[in-house]
Amino acid sequence: MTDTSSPAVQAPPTAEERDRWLRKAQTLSDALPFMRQFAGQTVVVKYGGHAMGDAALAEQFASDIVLLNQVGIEPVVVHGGGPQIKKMLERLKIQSEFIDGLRVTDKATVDIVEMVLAGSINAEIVTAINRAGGFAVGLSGKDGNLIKARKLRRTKRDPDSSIETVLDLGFVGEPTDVNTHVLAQFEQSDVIPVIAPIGYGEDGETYNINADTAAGAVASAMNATRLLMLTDVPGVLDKDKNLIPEMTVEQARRLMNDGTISGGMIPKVETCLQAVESGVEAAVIMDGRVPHSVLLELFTPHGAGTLIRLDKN
Ligand SMILES: Nc1ncnc2c1ncn2[C@@H]1O[C@H](COP(=O)(O)OP(=O)(O)O)[C@@H](O)[C@H]1O
Ligand SMILES: CC(=O)N[C@@H](CCC(=O)OP(=O)(O)O)C(=O)O
Repeated sequence: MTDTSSPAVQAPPTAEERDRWLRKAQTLSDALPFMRQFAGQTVVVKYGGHAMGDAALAEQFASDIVLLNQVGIEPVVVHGGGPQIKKMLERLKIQSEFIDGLRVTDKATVDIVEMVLAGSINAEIVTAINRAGGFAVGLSGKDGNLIKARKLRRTKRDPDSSIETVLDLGFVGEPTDVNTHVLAQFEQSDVIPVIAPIGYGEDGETYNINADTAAGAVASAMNATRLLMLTDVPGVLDKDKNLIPEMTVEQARRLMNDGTISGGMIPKVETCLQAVESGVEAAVIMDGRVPHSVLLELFTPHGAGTLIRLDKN
């Protein structure tokens, strides 16, 4: 049947609107070489608890992850949730202390950590990605034997006596094996894995793994092209608090030795170093609170944050 209704009368675009659309089209076109560079490659994105705070940003993050998948990249999300765990432990009046940036985790704490990470936060991220048009699947490191872990052994040396003491962090785990077979099922598909940093032990223990460490282990095992660490600072800052856009493994070691890199940044940088030393092309520490930071990093020539690679060539 012929459509006899009159066509909707549309006002022609103003010069300003046309300019805006042209700029958008140009941005897309400029991104093409980067999309081609990363197509078919695995990009592991560590989504830190501090980077998750804001609802609008969380929506943008989810839609950026869907976009990566849409242009043929294989995104794998590994998330944290430190601030959210803190809140729940406070509500339950369970004390928690940190040693070297790691939460000392007794049995009661590991149950809460698992509930918060593999339960609520994981489901929130999966829902956000699916609402943005993707197909996310939530996994804990226990699913499909994804992350095997053992008790982390930490020692502390007394600077005066040089005596070394073993620190007991309880159920804090270090990954010993990542089952790539499980993640390989999602490659070349539209399914996006979202992983909570919980490990399983040989004897059925549950381990609390620092999310940076878990993301690094996944990136290395998957031979990822990029490991993106989303945090709440612009990247690694120098002594004058200026952002260091790029550094080699050697430079990073120097900055850790001279104290420029300290606190929570140490395990983050160490994870990046381990990742690039085990074959990940580059790792980036960047501000997850900047809108579309993942797209800026991957699809623009200037990137975002601090890029760490083996050497500058
Ligand atoms: N050189 C440095 N550049 C940037 N941040 C640094 C540096 N040295 C120490 N930091 C600290 O590291 C923190 C990031 O680590 P952390 O709080 O553990 O992040 P997340 O919770 O996202 O894993 C920053 O907020 C900052 O206080
Ligand atoms: C052992 C250890 O410290 N585990 C972390 C796991 C969550 C995490 O790392 O979250 P962020 O990335 O948001 O900091 C914790 O219990 O807080």
